[in-house]
Amino acid sequence: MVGATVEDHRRRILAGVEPLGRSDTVPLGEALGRVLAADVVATLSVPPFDHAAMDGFAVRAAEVAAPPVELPVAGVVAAGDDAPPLPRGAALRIMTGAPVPPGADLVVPFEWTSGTDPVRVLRTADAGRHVRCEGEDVRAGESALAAGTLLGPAQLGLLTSVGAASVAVRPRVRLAVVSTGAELVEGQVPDSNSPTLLAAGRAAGADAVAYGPAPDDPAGFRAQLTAAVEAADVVVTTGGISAGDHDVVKAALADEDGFWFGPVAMKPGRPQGCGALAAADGRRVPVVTLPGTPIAAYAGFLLYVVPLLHALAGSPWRPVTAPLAAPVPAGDRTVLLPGVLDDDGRIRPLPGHAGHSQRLLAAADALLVVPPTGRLVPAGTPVEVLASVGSPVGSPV
Ligand SMILES: Nc1nc2c(c(=O)[nH]1)N[C@H]1C(S)=C(S)[C@@H](COP(=O)(O)OP(=O)(O)OC[C@H]3O[C@@H](n4cnc5c(N)ncnc54)[C@H](O)[C@@H]3O)O[C@H]1N2
Ligand code: MOO
Repeated sequence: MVGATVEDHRRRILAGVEPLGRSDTVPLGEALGRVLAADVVATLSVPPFDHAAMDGFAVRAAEVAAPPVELPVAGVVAAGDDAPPLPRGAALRIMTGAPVPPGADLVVPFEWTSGTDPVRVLRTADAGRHVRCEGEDVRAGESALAAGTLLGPAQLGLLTSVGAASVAVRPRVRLAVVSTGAELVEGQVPDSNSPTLLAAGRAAGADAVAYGPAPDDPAGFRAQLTAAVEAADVVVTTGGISAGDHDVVKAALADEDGFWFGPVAMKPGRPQGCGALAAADGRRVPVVTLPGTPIAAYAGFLLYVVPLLHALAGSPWRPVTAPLAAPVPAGDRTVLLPGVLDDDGRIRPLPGHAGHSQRLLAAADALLVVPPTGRLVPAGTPVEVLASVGSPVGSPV
C-alpha cells in the first residue's frame, strides 16, 4: 500500500475551493499578471477617430475613379492636426495616423501618385481603402475584455486604448507560512523553508507572510496558527507531520473536523495533510500541512499549494510539461527529481541525486515529476515540471 496518489491529494486540496469574493482596484501600471474581476466596458473607441493608414493623399474616390487624374493639393494634414475639410476637386497630403478630412473617403498612397503639386493620381481603389475607421476594432460602450482575463502586455495596451486608467482585479491571495520545529526556534537549524515558500508564493502572485518558526508544543503552535488563520486566505505549515513523538502539527490538527493526514505516494514528501479552519469572521481558511524536509516542503508547495493559490485567486492554472531528454526509471510512487533543461527544452535529472540535497535543488532548473508507471519512462515522454518564476521553465501562471 503506497497511499494516496499525487493526483488524489491535489484533488483533495482543491475540492470545494472557490475564488475569493473580494476584488482590488489597481492602476494599469500595477495590473500586470492580475486577473480581471469584472468586464471592462470601453469608454473610448479604438481607433478613436477615422484616420489615414498610409502616407499619401486624401481624396474623394468618385473624383479619381478613372486614373490618371490630376488634382491641386489644398494642404497637408499630419497626425495630431485637426483635419480641414477637403475642397471639391482637390487632394490633401495626409500622413499615417492623421484624421481623415471631412469629405475624403480614400487615401491614395504616395506610391500610387506623382507625389507633386498638383498631384497626378496614377492608380485608385474603392472608397474606404487605407482609412481606419473609428470603432472598427472596439466600439465605445461595448465590452473590451471579460472578467477572468489574465492581464499581460497586450491586454494592458488594449485597456489603455479603451480609456481604462484603473481596473478591478481579483485579489492577491494572502498566504501565511508557519514553519515548525524546536530546532528552528532554538536556532540549531536555520529555517530555510520559510524564505523558499514565501518566494514561491510571491512568484505565484500571493502576498506571503511568515508566522513561524513555531515551537513543538501544541499550545504555542496553535497560537501562531490562529494568528495566521485570522490574517490569511490560506495557511501552509511545514514539519511536524510524520510519526515522531513531537509531531506538533499532526497532534494539534488530526482531530479537527475534515482534516486528513496520511502518506501520499511520492518521494520526497510522503507525509502530507490538509484541511480547513474557521476564522473568527466565519471564513473557511484552507490549511496545507507540508513535510519539514526542505525539498519535500518545496515540492509539496509547487505540486499542491500553487494550484490552490490560483484557485483562490480565480486565475487559470495548468501543469507545465517538458519532454524527457533521457529515459528515467519509475517506481510505484511519483518521484520528484531536480532536473535541468537542454537547449531544446527537454529535461533531464541532474546526476548525483541524493534525495534531500538542497545544493542539488539550487542547481536545478525545475523539479521533474516522474509518474509511477513502474517501468522505464522513455525519452521524449512529456512529464510535469515544477518551477517558480526565475527559473528557465518559468511559472505555471
Ligand atoms: N517513523 C517514521 N519517520 C519518518 C517518516 C515516517 O513515515 N515514519 N517519514 C519521513 C519522511 S519521508 C519525512 S519527509 C519526514 C517529515 O517529517 P516532518 O514533516 O514531521 O518534518 P520534521 O520532522 O519536522 O523535519 C524533518 C527534517 O527537516 C528539517 N526541517 C524541518 N523544518 C525545516 C525548516 N523550516 N527549515 C530547514 N529544515 C527544516 C528538520 O530539522 C528535520 O531534519 O519524516 C521522516 N520520518
Ligand atoms: O518523503 Mo520524505 O521527504 O522522503 O523524507
